[in-house]
Amino acid sequence: MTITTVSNEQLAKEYVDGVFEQLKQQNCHQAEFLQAAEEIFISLVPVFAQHPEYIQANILSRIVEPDRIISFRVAWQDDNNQVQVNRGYRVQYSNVMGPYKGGLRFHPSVNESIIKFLGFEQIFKNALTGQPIGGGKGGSNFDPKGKSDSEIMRFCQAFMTELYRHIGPDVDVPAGDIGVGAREVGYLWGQYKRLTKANESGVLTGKTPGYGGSLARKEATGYGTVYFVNEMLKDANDSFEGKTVVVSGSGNVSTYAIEKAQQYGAKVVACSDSSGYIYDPEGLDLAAIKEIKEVKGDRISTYVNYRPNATFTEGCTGIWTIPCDIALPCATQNEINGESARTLISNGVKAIGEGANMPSDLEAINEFLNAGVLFGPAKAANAGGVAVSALEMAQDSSRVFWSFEEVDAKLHQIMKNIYMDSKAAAEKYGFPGNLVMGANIAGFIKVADGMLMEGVY
Ligand SMILES: NC(=O)c1ccc[n+]([C@@H]2O[C@H](COP(=O)([O-])OP(=O)(O)OC[C@H]3O[C@@H](n4cnc5c(N)ncnc54)[C@H](O)[C@@H]3O)[C@@H](O)[C@H]2O)c1
Repeated sequence: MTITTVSNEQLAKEYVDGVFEQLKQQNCHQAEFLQAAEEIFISLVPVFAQHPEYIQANILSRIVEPDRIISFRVAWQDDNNQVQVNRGYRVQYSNVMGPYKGGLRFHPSVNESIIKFLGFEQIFKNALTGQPIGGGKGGSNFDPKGKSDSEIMRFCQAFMTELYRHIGPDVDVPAGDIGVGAREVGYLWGQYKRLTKANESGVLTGKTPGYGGSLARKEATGYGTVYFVNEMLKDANDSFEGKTVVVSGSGNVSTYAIEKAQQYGAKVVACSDSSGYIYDPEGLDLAAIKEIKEVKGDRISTYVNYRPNATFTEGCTGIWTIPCDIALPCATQNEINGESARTLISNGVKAIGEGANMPSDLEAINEFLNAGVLFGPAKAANAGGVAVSALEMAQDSSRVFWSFEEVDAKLHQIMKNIYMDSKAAAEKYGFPGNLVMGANIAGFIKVADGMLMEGVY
């Protein structure tokens, strides 16, 4: 008689594979959600091998299924008195660590798959910050591009007219994301107050400072990404000083990643928007970019009017062919594929910091890790935005207002802690230097232990 012993690793792999198979069957049309789930699942096998109690409690099947998905009609009138209809979403994923927390995205590509991928990642990102916030995400397929200010206001009011009944400062706290900045948050907040009569400023974050908002929230994600990359570089006895940097996008995250990288002595030579990218070999003029994007709301191509030596090239992926030491993808999901990753590597890139959510696909991540490039995954590297949102909630609930320096110092410390926690988890589970594994594991364990404590539901 032969007795076969199944190792803990095998059992863990079978468990994770089984849950993923079921997930694929139930969500076969949700490519982005499955991609995000697969990246996290793979890194959790060593955790389940060491923690059979998580398998026993079927934590993975439970955590990957949102607490609830709310989807609703948003009808609004455009400037020509035509009635338009969009679809709104709020995915309340997990409130184990605190109220559901995550941004709202207004973009024509928004669908349930995109919101679920973002919401699922948000659970672990938020846990990594060490702040009391759970995971959620929302948005609409509304396209703000080309809309008047009045149309934006009417859309935001219509959106909140349904959303308000599902949120609250201790229940679910939305914020901005692509297409949703301080202006949109202001309109949403005004409508929430009209509907509820309550001045619950902690119900939304990303508000204007002085009106319930926090200083340094606007800068937080971009600055945080650079703080995180700086920790990776410091550990490798290196720094931003004198480095050539490429940043994709030219929105909220990109602008402040460029600002902090420049403050750290780097030369940032390129950035982009959805029409193409600019290359300025002498280093970007950030004041010009802020005027184009924050004041005029214009295309990045107009940058060449400010700087005659700069060039504009149509298309988004070409930006990764520009040789650089550090690349900060800060625009959108899947903007770096395997081919772009190989080009960056052959041009000598030393470090990647993901300011956007899931900007590198799985093939690209593996290329970077195999080539020994320092890789700061989104969940960890862009957690600064939501961390300062949690600080905004803290200020709102205690009716205090901290200085820019106070908030920035707390943000900096949080980013250092996330780096240390991710690094330590990667080492503990046998993957030293792999911050993808480390961030996923460190975030997951915090939530999984909370789930064990709360019992089955
Ligand atoms: N705002 C935050 O605090 C925050 C926090 C964490 C993560 N993120 C993530 O960062 C990314 C950017 O968010 P944001 O808040 O800066 O949004 P934003 O709307 O302010 O800016 C997005 C920018 O990306 C550009 N863009 C869109 N598609 C592009 C493409 N294919 N190629 C190049 N540029 C493209 C847009 O033109 C715009 O300049 C998103 O993935 C978002 O989920 C944002």
